[in-house]
Amino acid sequence: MPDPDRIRDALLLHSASCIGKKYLQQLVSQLACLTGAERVLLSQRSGGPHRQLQVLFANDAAGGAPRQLPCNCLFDTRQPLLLGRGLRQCLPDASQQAWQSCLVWPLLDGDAHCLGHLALLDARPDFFAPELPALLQPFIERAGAELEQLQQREKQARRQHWQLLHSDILRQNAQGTPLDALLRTVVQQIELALPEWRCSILRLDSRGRLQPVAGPSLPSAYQQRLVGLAPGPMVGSCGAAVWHAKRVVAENLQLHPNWAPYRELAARFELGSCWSEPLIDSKGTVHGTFAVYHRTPSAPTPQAITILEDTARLLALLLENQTIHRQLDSRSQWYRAILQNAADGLSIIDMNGRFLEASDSLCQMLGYSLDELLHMHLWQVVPGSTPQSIRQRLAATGEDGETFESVNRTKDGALLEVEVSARRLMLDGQPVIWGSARDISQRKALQRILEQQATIDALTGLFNRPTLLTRLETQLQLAQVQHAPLSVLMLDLDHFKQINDRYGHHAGDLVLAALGDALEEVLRESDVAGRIGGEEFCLLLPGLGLHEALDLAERIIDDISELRIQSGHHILAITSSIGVACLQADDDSRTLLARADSALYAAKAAGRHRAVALSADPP
Ligand SMILES: Nc1nc2c(ncn2[C@@H]2O[C@H](COP(=O)(O)OP(=O)(O)OP(=O)(O)O)[C@@H](O)[C@H]2O)c(=O)[nH]1
Repeated sequence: MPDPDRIRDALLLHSASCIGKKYLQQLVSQLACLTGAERVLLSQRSGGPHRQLQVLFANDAAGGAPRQLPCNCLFDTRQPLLLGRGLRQCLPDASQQAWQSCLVWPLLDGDAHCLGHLALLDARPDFFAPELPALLQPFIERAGAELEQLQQREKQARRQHWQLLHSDILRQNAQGTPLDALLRTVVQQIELALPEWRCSILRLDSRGRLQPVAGPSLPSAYQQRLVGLAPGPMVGSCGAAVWHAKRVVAENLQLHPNWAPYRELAARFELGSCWSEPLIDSKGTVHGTFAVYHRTPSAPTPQAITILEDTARLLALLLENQTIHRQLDSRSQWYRAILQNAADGLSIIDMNGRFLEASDSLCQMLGYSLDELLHMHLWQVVPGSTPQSIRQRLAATGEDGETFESVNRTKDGALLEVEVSARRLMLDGQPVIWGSARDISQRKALQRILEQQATIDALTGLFNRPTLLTRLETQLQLAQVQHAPLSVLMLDLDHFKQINDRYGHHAGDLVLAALGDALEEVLRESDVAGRIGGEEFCLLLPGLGLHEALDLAERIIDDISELRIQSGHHILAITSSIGVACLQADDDSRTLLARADSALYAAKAAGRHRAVALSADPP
């Protein structure tokens, strides 16, 4: 062996300027060349469960790697080792060569953890100079640092690889790639990176049974046996992982108690171990399992556990996404069904009054297409409103909702009476107004007819008796509060019976209708006219005193006497009598009407076709 000092100088010359892999490679080849050792190995401790020795660089192709042994069985992981002879037993080389000289250094990281070894081996006894370890120590330390860097970079590259895979899968998920295809891709990619892994994904169905969804390298006959598996505390790895919502690791399927009923199955399909990770989503729901099988009994390394956990998290996210999408789909189908089938016009309006959504019925009601409506604002369909008034109205709409009547203008300009229910909601974090409009035009028209029927005398178009009496009470109160005059005329046709008798009841009706028209013409807006008996009428004249009322009564008498009413071939003429009374301080409706009635009686008694005013009750 050359002089150790020369070895150090040559190493400084040839390898010190290299870095990384190159440094380690150079170191191995230079040491072989300079020391003349038959074999130089640079190994690292593999990440595997038994920390096997993995040769990274060797000076010859054979490598001389005792691959199946944990490296700490071979070398000390802390101290350099200089062995002279007798290595045959403890270093069973592939070639079974008797290494008589062996010089081994552990390669340590910054925390003095052993990452691997550098070994010089030679068949000749006492081949290495005793001062060589101390002399090479600086190179060995540098080799440790370089190996640490190398391993860090590899670890980082692996992490990046998984991150890329995950983000690619999530991107595909967002783009709508079918879930089954995505699950298969995940498994394929993992098996590509870790060829000894045989992965499987089981999913819980709606009955709570497990169903295989991906497992490309597992025998299909084995997967068939998993169909419909019910989870349980001792059901293999996957059934138990789902049951406990916890990882279940069976390193040796022939020994693990959960696998007792399935040992024969595991042996038949060459399954040595099974590590199963439950797929638990963000809400804690278990969707299934991600499991990794090995042909031989194996325990997961910390790195394998990280991959298991990360993959399970990704798969749970995919499954949760699908569940959410399904729920959203069914909800949006439900909403669409409501929007399409609702009888009322439904809409969602933003706080500026813009239509965000509208039901088919609202489109039909207003005569616009959905597309047209979604480009419109509420003020375009509410006559008399402005953008500002609509915004104010919407801002005042609360979460409890309100119901009110309104009018909408349709596309062809028609006005619709609507009953609106409105309520403020939050949609995508924004306040919006949910509105429901019911077309009540027909109901309102009917209501108006009924109201009219209840208040109006059908024959004359004047108020009926109850309405007139109610109005009288109101007018009376107003006059008393305002200290304003109020007069009442009581009008009765003269000898009306004769018209009926001579020309028939229909002729009498025509006369009454004509009288109604005549009275409406002569009266002011504020006056109130009603038919309170067969041919008896009452007029309320707010603001008129007794004399003015008498004047008006006489004008009415004249107007009526000038009426000519055609009934068949006959032209009918009539006269009337009127009693006039004016509100006095101690009057109520009853005394006022009674006085007007007395005045009418007096007019009849005096020969009819005249008006008589009574300023005080007759004695
Ligand atoms: N055609 C028609 N006649 C009615 C109606 N209501 C009441 N009458 C008639 O009105 C007439 C009232 O007759 P009377 O009370 O004797 O009064 P009159 O004939 O007008 O005589 P004086 O009032 O005393 O001038 C009766 O013949 C009733 O049948 C109606 O709705 N239509």
